[in-house]
Amino acid sequence: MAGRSCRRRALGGLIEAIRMTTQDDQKRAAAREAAKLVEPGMRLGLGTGSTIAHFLDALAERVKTENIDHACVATSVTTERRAAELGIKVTALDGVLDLAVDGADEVEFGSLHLIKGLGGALLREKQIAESSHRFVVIADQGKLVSRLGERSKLPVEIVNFAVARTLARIGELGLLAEPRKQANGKAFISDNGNVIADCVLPGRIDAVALDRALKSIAGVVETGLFTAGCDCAIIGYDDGSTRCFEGDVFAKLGVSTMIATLRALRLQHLAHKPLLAVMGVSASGKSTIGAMLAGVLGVPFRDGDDLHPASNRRKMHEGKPLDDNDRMPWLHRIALELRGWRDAGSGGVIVSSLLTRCYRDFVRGGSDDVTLIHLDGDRDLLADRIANRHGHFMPAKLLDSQFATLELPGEGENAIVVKVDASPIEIVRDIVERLAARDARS
Ligand SMILES: Nc1ncnc2c1ncn2[C@@H]1O[C@H](COP(=O)(O)OP(=O)(O)O)[C@@H](O)[C@H]1O
Ligand SMILES: O=C(O)[C@H](O)[C@@H](O)[C@H](O)[C@H](O)COP(=O)(O)O
Repeated sequence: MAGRSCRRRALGGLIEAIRMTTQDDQKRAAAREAAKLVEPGMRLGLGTGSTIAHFLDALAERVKTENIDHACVATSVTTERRAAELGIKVTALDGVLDLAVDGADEVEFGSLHLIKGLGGALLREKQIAESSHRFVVIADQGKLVSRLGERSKLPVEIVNFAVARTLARIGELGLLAEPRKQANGKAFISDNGNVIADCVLPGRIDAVALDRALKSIAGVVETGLFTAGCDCAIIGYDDGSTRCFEGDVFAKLGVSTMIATLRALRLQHLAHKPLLAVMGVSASGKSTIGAMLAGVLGVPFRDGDDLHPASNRRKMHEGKPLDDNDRMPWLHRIALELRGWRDAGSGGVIVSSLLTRCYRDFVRGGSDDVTLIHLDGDRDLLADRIANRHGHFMPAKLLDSQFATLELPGEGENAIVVKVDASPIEIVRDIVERLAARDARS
């Protein structure tokens, strides 16, 4: 009898070992895919967990074989130590990062909302995700869920003071919260000296609302709900393949958190959904500010560059400059987009350099209901932003030629001009206030 149960146990262990290996392979495959996104000179954010351990190995291999110049910020003491052992340079978080890569405990299908924090590193992980232009999640297929809370508890970081009271307040939201313990029974304390409450979620949740409700409780430091989405989630599958799940445009442009901050400010409501064309030279912030405006006003967003016909894209890809004849079908598409929004009454934000009056007249298509938002920046400031922008090649000479082409919006152009030396949040606030003031006057 004993022999048989022993064999069964051994067999169970073997099956488990095979399963673990498979899951580990999935993590490794996703990690190796993410390591390909690293480019020389990038400032990187490094997550925490066993999937990230594979990413660190793959990154170290690239750093060693390709001598890649890099600077990394770690989300935990564990990651920092491991990175140092592997010869990866780790520094403190200061300014923006180009790319952050992290694991997750759950990835919600469709929204790419995440639950994170089973390793206790959620606070720094969120800070680093928020500070990065691109946030890429890597995970095995077991992490993909149709609703958050399906498999995992929600970790919430709370201060190590009046813990019972904070847990009771969390309980009032319908969550069953328990302080995390280590294997030896002692309280688990995070790298930041806080307690982690693991919470059972009550069925389907509104992740954004729950995150906000939890953070309204004094004593809650941060939650493991990551609702800003991500640039993409790379998922490793049991057949050895990986698949990439792309995030929405706001996550891809890294503006979701700023939109959430602006929404929390409850800016003035506009009487009408506006039609906005955000214009300016390269790196003046058109994509960033345009997407934030669309997000905060709840109107559709379109990057004019995505509307180029295939023939133009081919030409640009070959490094040939577009002439005015090439540009006409493209401007026509922008005009069509604006007309569609006008007819639907949906409002909308389009971003395009629109440097000349003639181009702007074309896209308005004879209507006077398009408001131009001209992002006005000094050459040196923009040259500096271009130099710091990864993945965009734009020689300073081209910036000078754009300034030479630029015709400032003039008479009858219905333009709002904003200087771009403030933060994106301040700029968007200013624009919305000016739109609201104009609405009130009309
Ligand atoms: N107000 C701002 N302050 C600081 N950085 C900004 C601001 N607006 C944009 N950026 C950054 O400058 C770079 C260029 O912005 P982007 O929106 O891509 O410009 P454009 O679409 O006009 O080329 C990006 O790295 C972006 O994050
Ligand atoms: O420390 C944390 O809080 C964790 O990093 C967590 O957010 C992590 O991303 C997952 O636990 C994934 O872990 P695995 O990669 O080990 O599955």
